Amino acid sequence: MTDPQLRLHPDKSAFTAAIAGDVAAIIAAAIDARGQSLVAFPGGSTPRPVFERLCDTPLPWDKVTILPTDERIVEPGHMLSNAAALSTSLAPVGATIVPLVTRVAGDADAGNEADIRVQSLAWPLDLVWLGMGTDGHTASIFAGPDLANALDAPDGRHIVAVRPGELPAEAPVSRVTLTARSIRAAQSILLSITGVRKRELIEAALADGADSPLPIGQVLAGATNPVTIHWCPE
Ligand SMILES: O=C1O[C@H](COP(=O)(O)O)[C@@H](O)[C@H](O)[C@H]1O
Repeated sequence: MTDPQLRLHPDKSAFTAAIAGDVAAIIAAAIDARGQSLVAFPGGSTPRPVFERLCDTPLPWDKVTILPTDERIVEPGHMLSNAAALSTSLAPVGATIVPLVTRVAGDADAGNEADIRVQSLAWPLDLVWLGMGTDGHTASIFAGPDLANALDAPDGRHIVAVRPGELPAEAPVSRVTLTARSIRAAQSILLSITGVRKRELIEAALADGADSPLPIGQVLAGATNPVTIHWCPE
């Protein structure tokens, strides 16, 4: 991995503004270069203020396609759905949101259906914007029974199903996720995290590199494109 840029912000406001600025600049550059942009945005609670900020950012949103980095296997519109959060925020300004899950299916079927749905997109991603859980998972690449499958999926397989080792209390369901290979293939990788615990985790993961026990460490260790990490206290 090229050395990641670690940007430490004093508060949530500066953090939100910096991420929104980076995301908008990457999208604008992609549209300038090839007339469109394909990006993946994270779920969870951390990115939501940035989504709101992006809505107020003047960009040709009709040329932007956004998929979630990962999805919980729930009905469309469910309160746990990452695509629903994206649709609420960014579909009204004109972005195209590609849901990964459109029905509740068994894990393997959900993974296969999501992968088929994204095959026609203009890969690689211009940007993958990741989050990280306090267990070190990123997207939905969890330390659990499907970790190796998500880390080692073959080239061209963009989405796989993942059963978390321990079901996360905030969203106790199986997931589908971008594979490590598709994340690393993105032109730019951005990670947004908050709080002392997550800062300690990412610093340990970066120090351990490919030997990290944490999924985030193993994913980033194989990255060759620029990685920027944004952090602020809670
Ligand atoms: O479950 C998930 O969690 C992570 C981290 O979420 P946060 O609320 O702690 O920021 C998120 O990046 C991922 O996309 C989501 O599905």
